[in-house]
Amino acid sequence: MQTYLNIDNVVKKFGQFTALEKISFSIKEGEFVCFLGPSGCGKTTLLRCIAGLEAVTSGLMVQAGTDITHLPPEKRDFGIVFQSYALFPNLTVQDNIALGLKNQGHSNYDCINLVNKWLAMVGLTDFANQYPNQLSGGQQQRVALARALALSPGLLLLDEPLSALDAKVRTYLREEICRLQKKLGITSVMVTHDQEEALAMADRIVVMNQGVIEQIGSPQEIYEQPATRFVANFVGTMNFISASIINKSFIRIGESLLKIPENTPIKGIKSGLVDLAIRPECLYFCSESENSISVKIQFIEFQGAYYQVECQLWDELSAPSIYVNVPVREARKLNLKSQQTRNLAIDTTQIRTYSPTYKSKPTVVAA
Ligand SMILES: Nc1ncnc2c1ncn2[C@@H]1O[C@H](COP(=O)(O)OP(=O)(O)OP(=O)(O)O)[C@@H](O)[C@H]1O
Repeated sequence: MQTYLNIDNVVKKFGQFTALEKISFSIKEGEFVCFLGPSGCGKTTLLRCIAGLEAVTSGLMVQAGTDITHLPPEKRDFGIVFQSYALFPNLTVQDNIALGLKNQGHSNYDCINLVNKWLAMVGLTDFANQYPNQLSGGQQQRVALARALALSPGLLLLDEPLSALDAKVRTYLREEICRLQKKLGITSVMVTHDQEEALAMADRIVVMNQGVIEQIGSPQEIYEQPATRFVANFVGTMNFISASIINKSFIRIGESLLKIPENTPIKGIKSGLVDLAIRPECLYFCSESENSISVKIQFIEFQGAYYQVECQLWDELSAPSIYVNVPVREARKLNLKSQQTRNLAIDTTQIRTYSPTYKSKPTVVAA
């Protein structure tokens, strides 16, 4: 696949404040890329720079071989969908979609055909004559999507398009957007602060923090091989457990000595104190004899498909909590109870290590 959009050393300053610091990456034709990060990390600013709604301070942006860095928005080739739908309230659904087509110079006949085609694409044929305030939020966003796509842009920009919708509609619409995006093969960029959304929708995720890129990768790479401690903490739930590496074969957690197999991803650290990062689904309650650590169960929370069990190291009750996800069927067999002392095995092939620079509570994400 060819590169469609190239962002090279883009800097954006607002006065003395640097919102984007030397951002560089490229997007391939037909790719769906999500900008993911906490509030204020610069993801919307980056999207607005691509759209020409913000002027970059320095750097270069090339779209389909054309230098767009200093082009005004109307000279750029993109369609955009905003969180707030931004439909014209005084125009019907079909007129909202037709407006841009008329401005592009399409005949009335073409406009009617294109409007009908796009209404069918987003499943709103029966709503052509309704006004935006007669539609649900999800339906309004589908109109906004149809309006953006009807102009046949080379690039689709989505600025938190699902944030204003309730959970069920959000899940439905994210599948709709992915289906349409793949069907049309349109290169797309979506801004979101919702890591679940990014993991579910993106071909690649650009994780941002304080104006810089922390990691770019597929959802699996981001989740399974977080490049930095920030990514490990921000995406999904992650436990950070203090440990000391004794040698290539053993680590100590509290009073327990754990054998680690060869090729464990404990990279570059030969000995000393580390924080082991391990996902809640990579910890298992087991019998005492196994290679395990002893923990005390603090809370058990039902999450639908699994129980989230909050534990603490038995010999270090002041240490940060360790969260374990136990599938419901497994939990029934284990008969887990609060205040029990139990043994936890760690899938040592799934651990990563970070230097113990600070102690952080894992980010717990509701199911
Ligand atoms: N027009 C502006 N003038 C001054 N500062 C701005 C302006 N627009 C954005 N900023 C600042 O730039 C930083 C990045 O903002 P941006 O809106 O890109 O963040 P974000 O990651 O999209 O967050 P959110 O999800 O909250 O929108 C923030 O600190 C913000 O206050």
